[in-house]
Amino acid sequence: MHVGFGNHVATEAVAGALPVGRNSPQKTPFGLYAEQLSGTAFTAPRVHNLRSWLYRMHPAAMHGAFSPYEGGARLRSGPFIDVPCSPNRMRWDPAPLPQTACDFVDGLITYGGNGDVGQNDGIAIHAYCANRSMDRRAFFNADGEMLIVPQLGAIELVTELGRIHLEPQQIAVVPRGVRFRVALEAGVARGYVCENYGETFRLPDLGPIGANGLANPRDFEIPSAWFEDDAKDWELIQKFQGNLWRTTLPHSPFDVVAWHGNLAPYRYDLRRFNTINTVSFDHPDPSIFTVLTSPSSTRGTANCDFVIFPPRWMVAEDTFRPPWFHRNIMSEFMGLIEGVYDAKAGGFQPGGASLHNCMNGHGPDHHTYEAAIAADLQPMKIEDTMAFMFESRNVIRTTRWAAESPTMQLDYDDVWSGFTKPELAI
Ligand SMILES: O=C(O)Cc1cc(O)ccc1O
Ligand SMILES: [Fe+2]
Repeated sequence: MHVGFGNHVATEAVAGALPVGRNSPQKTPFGLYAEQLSGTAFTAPRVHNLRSWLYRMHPAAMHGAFSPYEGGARLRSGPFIDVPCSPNRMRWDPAPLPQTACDFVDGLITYGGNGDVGQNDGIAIHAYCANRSMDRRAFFNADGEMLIVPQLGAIELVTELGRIHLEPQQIAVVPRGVRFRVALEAGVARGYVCENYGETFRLPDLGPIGANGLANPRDFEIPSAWFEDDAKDWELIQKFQGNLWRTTLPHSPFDVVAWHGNLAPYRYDLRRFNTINTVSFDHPDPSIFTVLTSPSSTRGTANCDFVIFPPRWMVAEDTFRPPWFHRNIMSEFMGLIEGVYDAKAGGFQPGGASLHNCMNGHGPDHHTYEAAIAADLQPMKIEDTMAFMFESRNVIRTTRWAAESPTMQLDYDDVWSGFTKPELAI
């Protein structure tokens, strides 16, 4: 395990497997195949350039043609034009756990997204619901990186660059193109995925906060090289321009003996987030809770911000402490990993989701509002909770599944009903 967001790592599972002093010597150690994996254009500015060199037992190029893969029936990609885009606020009960055998790839269900896989812009938001490990099956996503947010059940991400144990309250990002499989560590696994077609996630600038705070770079963990040497048949599935394709390999794709570079999967434990908030008054904008951001071409306006609502002290004086009523040009998809979210007294459940799109009013539900304006404002700690938001500059357009799912709460608007008119003394 190595630490540090975006760090350049050098790691070998067998001593001496990494070439010294060059990337591609004429004769590599042990005759391993040297291969570059580029996550940005060769010519991207150095500060953004992402690439790793892999030393493996078979070149990744050694495979037959891909043919269409029939599974993944509920996986969708941008442009999202399945159904007319509704302005309505939406909320869903937890995504249904599978009734039949289903692994991570087949268990991806798309809520919606924006942008276009073909334009390297936008996001897709999925749930994953699985009850079995990917068995001699690996997956890679040519359309974007995948931010994985487990909600139920620990999993292991076995990737070309090493293995990552991942449990609820932790997140991982698997870069575009990296082959991986998901092994379940419990009988069932559920979580959320933000598939990012746009610029890769990075740490937000801190501005006046200073050099430290929010998600600290040191807390991002990168796996060490790990490989397996087997000669069994493996199915390799890729997502390419919105569709799944499959081929067969006569060996494990996890045969990278050593690698170095700065393009790698990484893990972050949300419990390490250094939460910054008001110690005076007013509820700050939730951007103060940004863990990772994928910038867009408009400065300061994210293709996607990944924001969390972790346990924290509430001390604001003379303040309506929960999230306020608001309308936002950005669109907000929320999920709940654990506990209760402070804007919603009920109905928003762990494993569930909500969507508040561009300019559509939302905020505290009626019960939360009444409780907050009556509260005795002692310092109090919000505990045992972890909600998150994928916030995007473009409208998050739902899929047909999301729009028609029985998990959709058809009475969601009612949480904002019954607010009485103040009597003005005039
Ligand atoms: O809508 C939401 O619940 C997310 C949110 C939280 C917050 O603290 C302020 C604004 C906001 O959009
Ligand atoms: Fe909001």
